[in-house]
Amino acid sequence: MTEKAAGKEITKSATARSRHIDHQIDHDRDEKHREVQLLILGGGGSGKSTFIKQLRIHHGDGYPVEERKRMKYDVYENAIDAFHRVVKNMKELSITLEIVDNSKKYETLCETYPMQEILCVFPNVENGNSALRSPQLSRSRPQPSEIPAQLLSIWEDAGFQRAFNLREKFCDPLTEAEIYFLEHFIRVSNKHYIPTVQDLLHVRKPTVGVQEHSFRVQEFLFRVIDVAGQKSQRKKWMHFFDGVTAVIFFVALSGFNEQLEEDSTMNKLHDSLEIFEEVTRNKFLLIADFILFLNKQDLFLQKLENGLSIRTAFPEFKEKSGAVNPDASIKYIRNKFFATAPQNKMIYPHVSCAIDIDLMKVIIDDVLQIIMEINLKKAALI
Ligand SMILES: Nc1nc2c(ncn2[C@@H]2O[C@H](COP(=O)(O)OP(=O)(O)OP(=O)(O)O)[C@@H](O)[C@H]2O)c(=O)[nH]1
Ligand SMILES: [Mg+2]
Repeated sequence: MTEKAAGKEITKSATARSRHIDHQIDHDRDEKHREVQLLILGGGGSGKSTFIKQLRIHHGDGYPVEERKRMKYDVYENAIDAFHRVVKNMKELSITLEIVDNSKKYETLCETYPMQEILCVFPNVENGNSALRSPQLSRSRPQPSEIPAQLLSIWEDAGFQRAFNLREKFCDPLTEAEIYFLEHFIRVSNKHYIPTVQDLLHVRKPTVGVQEHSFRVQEFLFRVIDVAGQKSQRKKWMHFFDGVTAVIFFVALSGFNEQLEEDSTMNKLHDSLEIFEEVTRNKFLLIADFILFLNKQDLFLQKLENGLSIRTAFPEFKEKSGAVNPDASIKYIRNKFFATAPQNKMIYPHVSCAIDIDLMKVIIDDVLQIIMEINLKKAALI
């Protein structure tokens, strides 16, 4: 090859290499533009993790049966907590179990199987692999296989039922998950029980630390960060502010007459407003748009139907013509949130019930569409 021809060859391959690099850069940029970072914030128990479960139902693996089987321990934990809480409240309401044998059963269960141990033996009920076989345990304890049946007879006891029906009066109230799993205890206590997707949506298991989940929707990759909402955990949130496309902020509408679990002097809605103000004004989230989920609409409507009013949290709120009006009440709360954010902040509100699969499908499709548009808009600015 002549020197000239060799020079031409080198130039050709350099051009090809440069083209390849350009393609790679374009490809990487496109990938980056199709990667969406979502941060889910909000107070403890407002519904953040339940929203992630819905994403998994509609855009993930939908919880295959093996996964649901594993998650039944969370159900048992909620159910057993519920038994303990009802019995504790029964004492304060001076209600006793009507069948003497049931009182004895419950005492023996509590004495011989402290909470954590009941959880350990429950899983073994199905395969008969009894924890009782370990030598250090007393022979007088009921067999693990008997525990669900024993709890079932306590659940069916007229005294327990009377107390359960008076749960509105409990000093230490049952959580929504506890009510749900007691109401479904006949099914839950069956030895062949496998949680349904609806059961999983009802489980209450506070998030510990921060969890990241990924979902592919069309050509977009959503990286979703779920945080723990309790006060003591909130300092960790800011480590995830950088590079966020949008924040999804959860508020439990039904919290208008509830106090924080971790601070009984703080109203849940007031607390949500304070956090919302802080995060919408945080300098690392200045360009992040916000999607506001006014969640637990079902519980909120139930409370209003029972004659409660958001005036508990906002005494200045005036009910038109004196009657409780759900739409006006939700609008008032929504406007409170709008008013605490900076004026130029984009906020997309949604009223939701995170345990409702069909409703959440529609809302999630809508929200993801908004987020993809936000992402493309931001990408165009870079
Ligand atoms: N009835 C009803 N229950 C809901 C709704 N959203 C969530 N829940 C229930 O509320 C409880 C708490 O929900 P989570 O999603 O765990 O709350 P979270 O915001 O992740 O809470 P932390 O992890 O503690 O910050 C669970 O038992 C859910 O089933 C809703 O819209 N309606
Ligand atoms: Mg959570």
